[in-house]
Amino acid sequence: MSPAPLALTGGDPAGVGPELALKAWVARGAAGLPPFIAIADARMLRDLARTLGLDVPVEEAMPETAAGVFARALPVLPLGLPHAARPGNPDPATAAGTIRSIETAVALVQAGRARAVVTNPIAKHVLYEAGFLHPGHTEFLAALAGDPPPLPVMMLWSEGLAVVPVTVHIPLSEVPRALTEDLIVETGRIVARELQTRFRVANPRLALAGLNPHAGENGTMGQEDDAVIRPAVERLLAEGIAVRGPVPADTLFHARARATYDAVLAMYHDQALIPIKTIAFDEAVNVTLGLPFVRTSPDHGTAFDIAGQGIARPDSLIAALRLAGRLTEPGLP
Ligand SMILES: NC(=O)C1=CN([C@@H]2O[C@H](COP(=O)(O)OP(=O)(O)OC[C@H]3O[C@@H](n4cnc5c(N)ncnc54)[C@H](O)[C@@H]3O)[C@@H](O)[C@H]2O)C=CC1
Ligand SMILES: NCC(=O)COP(=O)(O)O
Repeated sequence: MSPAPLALTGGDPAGVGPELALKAWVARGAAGLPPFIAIADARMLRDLARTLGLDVPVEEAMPETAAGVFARALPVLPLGLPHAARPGNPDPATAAGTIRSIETAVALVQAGRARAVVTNPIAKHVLYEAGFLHPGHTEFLAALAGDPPPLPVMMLWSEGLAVVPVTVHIPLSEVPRALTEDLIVETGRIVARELQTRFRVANPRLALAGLNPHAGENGTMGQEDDAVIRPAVERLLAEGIAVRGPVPADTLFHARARATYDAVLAMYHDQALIPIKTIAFDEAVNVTLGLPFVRTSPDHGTAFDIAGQGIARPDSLIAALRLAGRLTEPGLP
């Protein structure tokens, strides 16, 4: 029987996702990618390939036939919903198809018909306009994973740096309230466990960034570092997890500092994502930890400003496909 493919979602059809799927297929041999099946609109992909001058045959397939098709054509599992838009012109009417694509990918993995979920970027605000109730993929995937949903943990990973925002898509003003000792401890446990089991880091070393300047400067520049982060560090240490912090965030990401840990737990979205996107924008991968299946994604968004122009770089999607393959190699949980 053919090996199960990776399930690649369509993402927002007005963004760069469809173009990246075509380019990743073109690069499949050179990049050593495992077979993947796009869950999308085959006609839209064919039209886009023609417009961009990409020599990509598109063939409708089922997960069971995808690996066989993959050598000669991009296998596509039809969505059965409208999922085409003018590049750069997002339309909430496509939201149902975008969501269906994600749901289908998860259902395929849960049924053992695909090995992992790889998502193309969605524009959150477009889905919100159509009534989508989850902040992003991360939380939606957790809801699809089980009831009650597991705590999903966002990790942005590259060869040289891995970062985890403990709080994610919330306004900065809400971060201090959302940042609890329990949330930090549970996030640290999941990161340490999955670095060990999935990423094969024998003894993962975590660094926890401080929230305030100078990690609070002994409580004179904010209370959270001493009142919330330090007790969380002590609890994780008591569980045998190699962790230190709160470390002042401004000196945590230079080259020598990066050699001292395997992942940083950052306290809010941009504290985590600015350093990794600065260092590794084209290579970094967004991985969701804490789920009963593997999900990866490019680190970037829909890039509406360049969609349809043929200039989007597929590197991060290729890295996401490669990492999903690696994290689902036989023998891993
Ligand atoms: N995993 C996901 O689904 C993600 C979705 N988003 C969504 O994307 C939308 C747009 O977000 P932005 O902040 O504008 O970030 P963005 O990553 O879409 O774009 C930022 C800049 O990077 C460039 N860029 C992005 N990907 C590129 C690629 N593959 N090749 C060349 N250049 C590229 C864009 O042209 C733009 O100048 C938002 O609605 C956000 O919700 C953002 C991040 C991740
Ligand atoms: N900024 C990262 C991001 O937006 C990814 O979110 P998600 O859709 O993977 O939850």
